[in-house]
Amino acid sequence: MGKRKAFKGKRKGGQEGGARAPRQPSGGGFADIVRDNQSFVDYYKGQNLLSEDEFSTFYDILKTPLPTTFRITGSRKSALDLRDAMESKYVPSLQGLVIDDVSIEPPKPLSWYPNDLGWFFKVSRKELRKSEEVKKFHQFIVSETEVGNISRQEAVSMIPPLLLDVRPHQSVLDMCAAPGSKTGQILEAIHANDRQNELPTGIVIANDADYKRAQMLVHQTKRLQSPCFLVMNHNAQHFPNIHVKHEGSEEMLPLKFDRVLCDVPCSGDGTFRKNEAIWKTWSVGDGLGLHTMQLLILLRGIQLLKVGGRLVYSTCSFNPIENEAVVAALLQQSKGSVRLVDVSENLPQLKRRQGVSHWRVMNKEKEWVESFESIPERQRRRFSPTMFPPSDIDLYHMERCLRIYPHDQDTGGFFVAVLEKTTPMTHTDKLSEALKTTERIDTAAAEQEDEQMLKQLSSIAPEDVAGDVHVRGEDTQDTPVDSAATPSSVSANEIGPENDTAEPPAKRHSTDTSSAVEAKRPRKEKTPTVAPLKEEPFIFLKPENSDIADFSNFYGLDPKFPATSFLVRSEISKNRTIYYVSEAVKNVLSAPDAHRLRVVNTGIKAFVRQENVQGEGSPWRVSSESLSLLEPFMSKRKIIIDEDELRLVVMEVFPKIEHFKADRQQMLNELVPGCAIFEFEPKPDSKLLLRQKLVLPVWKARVSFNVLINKQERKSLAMRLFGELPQDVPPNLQQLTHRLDKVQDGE
Ligand SMILES: C[S@@+](CC[C@H](N)C(=O)[O-])C[C@H]1O[C@@H](n2cnc3c(N)ncnc32)[C@H](O)[C@@H]1O
Repeated sequence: MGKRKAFKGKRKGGQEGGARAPRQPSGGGFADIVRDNQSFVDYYKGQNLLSEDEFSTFYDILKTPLPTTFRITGSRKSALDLRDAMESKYVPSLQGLVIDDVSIEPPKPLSWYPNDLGWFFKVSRKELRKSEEVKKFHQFIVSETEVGNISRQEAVSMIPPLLLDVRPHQSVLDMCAAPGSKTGQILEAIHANDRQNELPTGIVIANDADYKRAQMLVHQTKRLQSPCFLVMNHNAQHFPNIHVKHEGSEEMLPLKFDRVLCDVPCSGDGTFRKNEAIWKTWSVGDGLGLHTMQLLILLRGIQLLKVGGRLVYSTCSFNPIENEAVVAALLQQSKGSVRLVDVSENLPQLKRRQGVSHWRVMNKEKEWVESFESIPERQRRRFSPTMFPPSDIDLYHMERCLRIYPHDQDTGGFFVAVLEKTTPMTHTDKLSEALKTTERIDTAAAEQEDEQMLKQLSSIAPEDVAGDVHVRGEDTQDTPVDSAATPSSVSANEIGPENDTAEPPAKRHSTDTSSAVEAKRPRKEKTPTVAPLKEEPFIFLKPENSDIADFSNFYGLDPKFPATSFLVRSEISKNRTIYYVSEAVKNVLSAPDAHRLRVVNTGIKAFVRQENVQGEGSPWRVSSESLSLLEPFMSKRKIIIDEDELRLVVMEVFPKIEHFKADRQQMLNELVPGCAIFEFEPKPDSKLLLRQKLVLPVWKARVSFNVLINKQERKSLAMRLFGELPQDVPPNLQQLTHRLDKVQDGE
């Protein structure tokens, strides 16, 4: 697992539920930079989004640092266990704490986040150093963050996935997903009702145009261990059609999604409190330069949405050009097939303002432009008519959009629109609908017509506003978009779904470049290509494969478990690691157009081969990544242990068999050396903060065991269950715990 970002305390600046008088921060990690930008003030005052008085409250709070917020992540049961540990152990220890005459507010759940899984904590570094209790809590948060049970995430960034309303077993596309905190929430929703002996059927595709950032998605979601997850690397506005079989038909039709998230690249002026650099760089050109790309991404998202499906469009910008203008243009294009959903009853504790129906466009010379028609012909290429409020805007219920202002509940700024496709809008929608009747439509022609729709839109895009566009790369960690990180292979410029014919672009526009990063530095035309990704291939094993037979026999794997979904990633180091993917992911990887897909990662490690396993043992170690999924289907090599033995296994290094209960010793001695599974079921009266069955992979040697979880996970488990740190692995044995083939009782 990749190392996660450390949890750091931030300085004070208000509290959830209402803004305090802002203070100019000094030190404490909030660098001294000039927090003022006259262009920003002129632009937003001129937009009349807030009254004069309110504007100064809004502007003042933007100058203060953001409180720390985090989310308890992971499977539903383990997240609730961790929440309970926090509420019963740590929060009480921080009650009534006073440091240097200032009372410290204990961490508390965000009032609007369901099941108290979103949290808010305000403590400065100085306070952290001065209090043992705060330090202890901090250590707990750090270790849980390292193993991925806690994820630092800005409060406002948690909103879009909640309003996306993902249900288990749905198909979801997250179009601009990296670094992936929202993807994490989506995956949790997909697995919310997972039951033993049932394989999950949903699918989540997380996509990002930046290859390196797409890889961040793999780390961010690793903890969730989902076989339903694919990471892809495409320009969202060109996201390819994937042809799969649809229910009730043998025809291969483009995959459509129940849910689509378009958390688009934006100017990020809602993140002033966190990304201080924006104070210096913000300019009116930012929103203008991004508008068309945002609209193209949204339109492609709507094309890929099922009829009856839901799409959430979001930005962390206050700018109507990036927000309402994009949504209104889409609604106009949709000719009544798409509507804004009224979510005013959802998340009732969340303070939000309505979207606006009136806004203005300012040019780079800081003059207000009344209408597209009023722009002299020679300057029009800098603008798009879609930047202006359409004449029929009152039809669209723009008030249903959500504007989140920082001074309402001490957060960053955000914009969210929830859209629903109510009737077929695109030609490919009509294809799917035709399946329900005897009508037949030409698939290729329908797809071309959808492409045409995107091309038409891009042809009205402005040409040269993007020269100095500043793009918000992401909104959950502090790493800026690294322009050098965009691989040259991410270079598809053609408008419409990607294809492998090098078709010339309809027209070269600086704003519809292949990624936001490129929007910063528009380049001359280049040949559009969809370069293949240098990733290892995905090779499905045949069900009769001898390795599958070996581990199936060793662990007593239920024949109902789909042996067709095991795959390997390399033909050279063949079958060193065997992965597992869900049926829905397998359908995507087996699609006729799979060769065009830039799949960065998919599948969970199921079995890993250990060398030098002798005798009757199997070389196949079950991976902790897939253990909770596979275990219910296994009938052999499972040993139930009690609470004392769990303590022994978690706290000690290489616990000896002779230290287990007498009746267990015989069972353990009879077990053929190799991988096995310890199971612990908490009793109803157990004092342990554990609701669910715990399954641990172990390696059985001659006279002892070794738990096959990494150091951080062992530490987090020990702290959570027993409130103590586990025994350290002695330096001379550290290597051994990683080299199972050499482990002989730690000798
Ligand atoms: C606002 S961030 C997404 C944050 C993410 N949803 C999360 O919650 O962690 C926007 C992302 O869009 C990516 N991006 C920029 N241009 C893109 C494009 N044309 N298609 C797809 N992704 C793009 C950027 O690399 C960046 O990671």
